[in-house]
Amino acid sequence: MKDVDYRKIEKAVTMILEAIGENPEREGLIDTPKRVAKMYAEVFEGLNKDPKDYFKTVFNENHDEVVLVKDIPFHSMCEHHLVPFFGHAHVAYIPRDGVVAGLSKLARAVETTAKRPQLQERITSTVADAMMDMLNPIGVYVIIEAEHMCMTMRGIKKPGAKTVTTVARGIYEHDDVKRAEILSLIKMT
Ligand SMILES: Nc1nc2c(ncn2[C@@H]2O[C@H](COP(=O)(O)OP(=O)(O)OP(=O)(O)O)[C@@H](O)[C@H]2O)c(=O)[nH]1
Ligand SMILES: [Zn+2]
Repeated sequence: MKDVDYRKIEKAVTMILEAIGENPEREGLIDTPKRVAKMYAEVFEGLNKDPKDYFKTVFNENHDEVVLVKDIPFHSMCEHHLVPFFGHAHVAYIPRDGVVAGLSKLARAVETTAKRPQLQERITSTVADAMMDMLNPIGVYVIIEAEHMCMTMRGIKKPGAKTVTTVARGIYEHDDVKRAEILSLIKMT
């Protein structure tokens, strides 16, 4: 994967500042192109990573019921407007034959996948599919709730509106009871 071209971002940000009628030379803005380049390198660092890699190391533990990591906070950037969307992900799976992943890896997969120009639906399915491919579990259920700044600070302007996306794989695709179990576990404090 290509490294981030800091110089190109700096030039582009200078052009945007000029285009909106600002003076990129004034004191407050002089370092802004550099700062923005650094920020983009950070918020898009997931482009250089594959969430599947986090599931290369697995453990063997005799656990054949749900594992749920809930309330994982994340930030991403909507690919249509390049403004943030942010919220929480809940990632559940049922291991097959005792193949379990480190708990932090579920959160790492969300984090890495979010750090790209994204759609909420794609984060949800990418995390679910990475786990299906690498762990071959009985099922995976991923739920993401997020607020999109492109619906808050511009356009339709509906602050507080939440988007919820779910992706069910394996047993969760057709087992309403198992899905309901996850929903009730998420509600538990
Ligand atoms: N499905 C989906 N849509 C998103 C996501 N993030 C932003 N959007 C939407 O992307 C759409 C882009 O629509 P366009 O009509 O091309 O752009 P626009 O004129 O800026 O749209 P408005 O936001 O309605 O003003 C908007 O409806 C956004 O709400 C996302 O994660 N998933
Ligand atoms: Zn948007």
